[in-house]
Amino acid sequence: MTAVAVEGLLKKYGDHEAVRGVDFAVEEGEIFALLGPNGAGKTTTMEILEGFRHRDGGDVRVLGRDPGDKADGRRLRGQIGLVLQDIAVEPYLSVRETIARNAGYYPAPRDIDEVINLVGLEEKRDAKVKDLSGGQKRRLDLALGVIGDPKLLFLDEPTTGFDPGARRGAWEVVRSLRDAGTTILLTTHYMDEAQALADSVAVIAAGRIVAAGTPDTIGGRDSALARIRFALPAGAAIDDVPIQVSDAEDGLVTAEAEEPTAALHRLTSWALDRGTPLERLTVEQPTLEDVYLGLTSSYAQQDASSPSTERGSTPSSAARARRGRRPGRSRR
Ligand SMILES: Nc1ncnc2c1ncn2[C@@H]1O[C@H](COP(=O)(O)OP(=O)(O)OP(=O)(O)O)[C@@H](O)[C@H]1O
Repeated sequence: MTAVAVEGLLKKYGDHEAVRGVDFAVEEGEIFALLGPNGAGKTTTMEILEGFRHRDGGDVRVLGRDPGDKADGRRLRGQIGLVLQDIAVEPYLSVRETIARNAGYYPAPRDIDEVINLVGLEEKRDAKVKDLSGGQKRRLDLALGVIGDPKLLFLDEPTTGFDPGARRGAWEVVRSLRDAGTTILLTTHYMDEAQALADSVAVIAAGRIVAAGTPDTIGGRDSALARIRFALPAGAAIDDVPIQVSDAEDGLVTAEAEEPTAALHRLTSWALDRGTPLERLTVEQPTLEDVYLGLTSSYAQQDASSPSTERGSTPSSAARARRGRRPGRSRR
């Protein structure tokens, strides 16, 4: 089943077309990552799906409902969870009190202590929110996003500011939520995060989807040439190398191979026959980051702020609207 279906989505801020005919689908039970450079239209798209921003065109279905419709939007609010960039929480409440208070907003919340354990805040259960570190506060954000037992969870850059250990911990939490049946739609600027977590990714640039697929296949990544690098053995000339060389600089040779197994076999046999080891030998497929940068490099600087602003709806007023609609939440 499809949890989120977006077709031909359009959004303008004055004359500026921030989202220009975006299509994508998020299947139930998957982790879907929306990737894109600054200003690409990710937040705008997410806010439309969350019901915090109206669209100018296209069709959007979230859990079968239209978030732009008042009645549908109200019903959706109990079924979705949001983890935004910053939350407006009462600093003098404890972690447990904060989560308990938010649990009261939902018809069938999860168990409070189970959620505290899930996000790894057991040690801080009774600590005041004001005394939490940045990473611990983000864990609390996550706890508040899942306390309502949402069917669909929106995660906006979920691990920004986390230390490497905490990021791994957060990934485990996100995976365990997915494994328990929650559909997750996230944005991130970390390609290793998308690679580690996402079942599907879409890359948006200048308001359009420029590629979509799995992290391993997007942008033809799986069929891209493998890059073999090695130091030219002492006494050997480039012309002696038994595979096609594409570059040689400072004694480091680069070759690109369609069939890396066969190419490596020829190369290592040659080196062994000569009795000279291949120093600094590496074989790489392009990473998700390589593919992402290739797809988005021409758009990278198009985020120069739009000259026009949607009447009565600046980013900060949208944040205020969110805060007003869902107690205790705001965005950066
Ligand atoms: N309320 C607004 N009024 C006018 N322009 C806006 C408004 N909100 C966003 N924009 C513009 O729309 C475009 C898309 O912005 P959006 O916030 O959706 O991008 P993003 O992909 O989330 O970027 P980032 O990665 O920097 O968060 C940008 O050019 C931005 O300047």
